[in-house]
Amino acid sequence: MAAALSRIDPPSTPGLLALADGTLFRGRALAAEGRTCGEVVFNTAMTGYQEVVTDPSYHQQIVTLTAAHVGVVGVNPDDEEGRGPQVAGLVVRDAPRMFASWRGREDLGAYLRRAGVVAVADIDTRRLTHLLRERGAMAGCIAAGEAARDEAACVAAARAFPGLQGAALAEAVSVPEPAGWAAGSVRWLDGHVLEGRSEKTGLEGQVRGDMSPGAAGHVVAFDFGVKRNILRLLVDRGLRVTVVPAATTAAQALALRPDGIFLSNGPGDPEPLQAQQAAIRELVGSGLPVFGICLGHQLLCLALGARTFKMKFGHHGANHPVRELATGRVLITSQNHGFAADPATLPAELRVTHVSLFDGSLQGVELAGRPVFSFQGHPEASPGPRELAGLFDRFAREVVAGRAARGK
Ligand SMILES: NC(=O)CC[C@H](N)C(=O)O
Repeated sequence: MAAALSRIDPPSTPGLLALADGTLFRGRALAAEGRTCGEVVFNTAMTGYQEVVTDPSYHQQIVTLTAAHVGVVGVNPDDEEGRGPQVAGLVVRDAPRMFASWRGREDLGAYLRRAGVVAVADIDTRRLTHLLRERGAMAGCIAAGEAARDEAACVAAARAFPGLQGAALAEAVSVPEPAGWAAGSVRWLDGHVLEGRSEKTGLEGQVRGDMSPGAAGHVVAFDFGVKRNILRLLVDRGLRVTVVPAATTAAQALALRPDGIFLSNGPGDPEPLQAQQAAIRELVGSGLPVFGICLGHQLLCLALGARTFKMKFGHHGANHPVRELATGRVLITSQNHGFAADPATLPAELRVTHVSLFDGSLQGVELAGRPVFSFQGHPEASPGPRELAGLFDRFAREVVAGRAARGK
């Protein structure tokens, strides 16, 4: 037994995280050997490491998880949010050498190694998180195996990483061609729904999962690095979904005859994505319902004249309280962003709908009198609570209402 385990995870292989400020964290290699750079951020979610490592928004980011044990349930085919791992690297405290779950199919380290992702375990992630909180998200270099022995080269590599400010990354993680997406929420053998159902909204039987597939209307979803659970939740609401590349123009999107436009999450800085902002401006002008999440929210704000800025260390977790201004309700949300729209720059017609109770930053907007709205956090969860899933219901309702108004 011991021999087999040490073959999977040789304890002697060194791992290193070098930060651009010269701080070194030494540990052991958990996955692929080699060296990768990225922006180092921390995520405080206590569950859902597979969803985190497969979220395309983490492209070019090295993620450290504050959860102390990572890998306990292995990885499985249902919890993929992108096409395999998307993080530039993973840093954890304790990676158990065995996993246990009836859903688990593969060991996390083996899964990351197969994808060539460098990961380091046995790191003091509490110290690392404190440091990032004080100094802000920082460029870093993660190394495993021989590469981890040359610490000076790793620090130099970290310093050479240009950072995410000004980085246009959406096209690098987008689909190459338009493609239909038909899968709804995963149902386990006992009929339990893994994700998807929100609070009761009065929509049951109208635009929910019990509606025949696609009957609620057709949504063109811009893939800036879309998380699969977003697409599943759209399908659950009776929407037919066509995922389109990040470079799609408004004319190309409208040629698909959509009843609604979805703007996805994604990596990097929203500001340089000028073509996307132009397309969004035109699509908003078309009168169709538009719903944006995270990067999609930031792009909608930019398209309508607001500015965005880089946050100190961003929001990455699954327990962030947000106030819904219309009702005063506090909702616990999933978050993953390092940029934010500046509320002081919003045009008058873009109204604030949600505000972070951690730091007062902008969390949601809607365009006055129009079926256009967006959210900075992650109503699709994965991982995290589903208290904002009603936004998907709202979008589906707008799509259905828009079709009725157009006599479709
Ligand atoms: N999850 C996302 O869409 C992130 C958006 C953007 N890349 C940010 O970091 O703010």
